[in-house]
Amino acid sequence: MKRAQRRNSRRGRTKMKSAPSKTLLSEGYLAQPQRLLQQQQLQSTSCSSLNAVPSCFQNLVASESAVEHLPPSSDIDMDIYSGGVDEKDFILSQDFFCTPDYITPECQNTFTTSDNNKGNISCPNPPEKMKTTKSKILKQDSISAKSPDSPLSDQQIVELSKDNCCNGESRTEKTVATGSEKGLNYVSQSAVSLRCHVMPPPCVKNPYLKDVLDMDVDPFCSWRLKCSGYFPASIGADCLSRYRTDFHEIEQIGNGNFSRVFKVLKRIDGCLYAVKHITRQLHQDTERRKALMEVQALAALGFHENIVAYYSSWFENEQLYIQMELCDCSLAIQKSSLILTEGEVLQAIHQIAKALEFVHERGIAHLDVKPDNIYLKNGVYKLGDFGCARLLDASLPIDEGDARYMPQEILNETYDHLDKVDIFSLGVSMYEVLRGSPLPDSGPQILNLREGKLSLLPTFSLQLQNLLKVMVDPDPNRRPSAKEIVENPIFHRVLGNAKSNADISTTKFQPDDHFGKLVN
Ligand SMILES: Nc1ncnc2c1ncn2[C@@H]1O[C@H](COP(=O)(O)OP(=O)(O)OP(=O)(O)O)[C@@H](O)[C@H]1O
Ligand SMILES: [Mg+2]
Repeated sequence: MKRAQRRNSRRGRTKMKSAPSKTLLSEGYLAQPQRLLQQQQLQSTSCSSLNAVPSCFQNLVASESAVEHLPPSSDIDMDIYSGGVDEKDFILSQDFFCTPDYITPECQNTFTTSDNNKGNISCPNPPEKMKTTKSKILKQDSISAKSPDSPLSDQQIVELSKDNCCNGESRTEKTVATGSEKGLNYVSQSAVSLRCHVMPPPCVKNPYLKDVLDMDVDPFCSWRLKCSGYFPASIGADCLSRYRTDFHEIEQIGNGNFSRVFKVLKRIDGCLYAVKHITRQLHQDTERRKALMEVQALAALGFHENIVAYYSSWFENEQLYIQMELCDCSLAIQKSSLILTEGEVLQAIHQIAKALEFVHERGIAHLDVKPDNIYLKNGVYKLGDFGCARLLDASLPIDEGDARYMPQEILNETYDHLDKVDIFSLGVSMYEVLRGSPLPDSGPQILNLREGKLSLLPTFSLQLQNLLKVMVDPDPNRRPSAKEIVENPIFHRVLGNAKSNADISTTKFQPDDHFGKLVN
């Protein structure tokens, strides 16, 4: 019933547009169901399986005492097929009355002979005109929806629907053109366009989920071919902006290379969120797929306290929107005046290491850890911006993040230890936060960092600096894993462990050029 109501309202909008449709409402629209109902009533005396005529159908016909002022049925059909009535309106009328149609496979058998056969009762042959109408409907069904008897495979259905949706014009032209076949292969333009609105795009496999890893996932090549046209390029081009409809924009809170991030109020739940608007035009499916990898990674990961939560995403005017948890600020040195104490930096390392442990356990590497992508919300540190996240096995094309935070092996395109890339980046990030001034884009400081050399920061404990030093070791094998970092006793201090405090007080510092070494 809901489906019928939806269709009716959609149809209602269509009908209001043109004057000729009014005539149709009293003639074409009503004549056909009336005759179908009469036919049903006739058949119901001998054919039990046809007793269940859709009630909406009956109500509509009964409520419109259309019988008296209807022209003879032959005239109506003549009108319809002679072109006196717009073909598109005729097709739409099928939908209006819940008759079997091209988008409603589950209803399509209401009047089919297969239903008759089910009951093993021979029904009277329908009148000639009915047959014509029915064969037209059935042909449309066979073109666009899979009936239980359909010889088409699921694959064929998808292919066919793709063709109809994406190359609707040419296909429609072809099928309509062949005069004698008109009744057989006919699919009107409006039917195709309506179908495009009704049919949701096919589901996409998420490459970050383990259960699809054994499949041949190749999002930049074969997928593009298989799924060409899957993602509507411009939902929202009809002026209905989901962003504007669902959210009230409060202010811009950030921007990236190809993105702007807004603080928004979601109208329906009254909560604040961050919406990232990727401003790069995503004309091609390949580009859309690549942009989608960020949300696929977030969705595959699921919730973790130390990861910026992901809520939803959508395309609008060829651009991607991502609705996320709103954070207070990022740790970007240039952007904030935030000065962290050693205890806070330890908290940040511990919490982001927990996020990385969670991410790595799920076979994913972030590959763009940097202060800009570490957020603070109510005293909790959160890892965000998964735009570069890839599978640990490097089976997805790598897009390395900010070069200042990248270890040498990534620049050499060696991708054997992608989890350790994140550890290096976290080490450099926290070193930058501790020293309180932004790292240069290049130069000797950056080269030293890639060689694992950190200049001493006298005001901070050697334990912390030693931890950072080992995290940026040029040999990825010697860097600790995220799990090892989380379990490091140094964090007992910030977690309130007295024993660890005692350990710290007994440590001694032995200076060298770049970094102190702890000796007992
Ligand atoms: N969830 C959020 N809450 C608060 N601010 C955010 C949030 N997400 C992003 N921002 C702000 O927007 C900025 C840009 O966001 P983000 O890093 O996701 O974009 P980007 O295009 O990937 O940028 P880049 O390529 O420079 O990393 C961030 O630096 C931050 O200031
Ligand atoms: Mg970012």
